[in-house]
Amino acid sequence: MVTTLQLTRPDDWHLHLRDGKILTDIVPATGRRFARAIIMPNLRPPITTTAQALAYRKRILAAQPKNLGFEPLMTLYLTDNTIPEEITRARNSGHIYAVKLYPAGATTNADFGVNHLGKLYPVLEALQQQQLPLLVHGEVTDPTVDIFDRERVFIDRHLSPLLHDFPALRVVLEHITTQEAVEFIKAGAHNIAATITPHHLLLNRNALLAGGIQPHYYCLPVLKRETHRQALVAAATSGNPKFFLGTDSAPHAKTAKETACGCAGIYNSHAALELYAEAFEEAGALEKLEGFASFHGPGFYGLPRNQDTVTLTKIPWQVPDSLPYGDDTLIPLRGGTMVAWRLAE
Ligand SMILES: NC(=O)N[C@@H](CC(=O)O)C(=O)O
Ligand SMILES: [Zn+2]
Ligand SMILES: [Zn+2]
Repeated sequence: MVTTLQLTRPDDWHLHLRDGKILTDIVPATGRRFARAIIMPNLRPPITTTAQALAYRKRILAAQPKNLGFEPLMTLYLTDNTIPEEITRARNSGHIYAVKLYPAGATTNADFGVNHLGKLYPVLEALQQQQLPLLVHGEVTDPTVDIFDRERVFIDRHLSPLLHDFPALRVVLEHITTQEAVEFIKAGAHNIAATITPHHLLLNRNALLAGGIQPHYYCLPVLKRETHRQALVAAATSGNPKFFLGTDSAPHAKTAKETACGCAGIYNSHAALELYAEAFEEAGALEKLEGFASFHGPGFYGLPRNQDTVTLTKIPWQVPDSLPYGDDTLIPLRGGTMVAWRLAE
């Protein structure tokens, strides 16, 4: 039995850090595990300009303990008003690695997102030309579409036509949750990839809905049925470089989750790599973890692999019931229960 795992240091290709004084509560957990992370721009107000992204980057850097060396890779939030010149500015800044598409209203802080993708074709043209990846929250917002079908319908209605019109656009379908998404990515060209979260590898919708409603398991896209989870595990552990690690760690205060209308988002940065190791071990594929966590993402983004390593040991530890979050608290994934793998400090 494998009890120690040494991996090239991984990166997190989908992360929410929020802003303000809570940054010092949130950034260190990621920095201890990951060298770099793609920082999602869905703040209030959203990060829509290069200037805003560069200022946000400085606030993140200032929130990490000395010598951690964590590097935030910034993104811009697409709106109906984004102009192609902003894409050029972003590319030239040297610190912006992608642009994020939120269909308006699809998820947390997506109200400023895109209403008419058709009107953004000049911007998409610029992205394609400059080979700046488009990161996609792939769910339709059509209220007549069942929430469990919103990813599948988005692929058919929006993503397929988009890739038809922009065949060389680099696209990451973020936090995929369905067998259909897995099939779509596998069938696509080399410029199409997907991130997969630890919670979608470990949990199905029973965690959210069976035996009482469990708001800390509520995220978007919502957890799906077991067959979809199995398809995600198969994709993540397949060695296919189109699938890579993106935690979608998305902290919300306990009070914003435990309420009549709870926010979408699961916080997992405190144990992210350890939880992926559990999922890969359960699938009998620990030897595939390093590719998924440390090689495929840099390969897609055209960045070098990290030089140093991290070590996980099979020593169970108990996740705290809650964590500090500014003046509030945060309920971490697995709070109060055990995680099988431990990060060696
Ligand atoms: N995943 C989520 O449920 N929530 C994310 C937004 C997102 O990634 O869709 C958040 O910012 O809280
Ligand atoms: Zn999303
Ligand atoms: Zn996210």
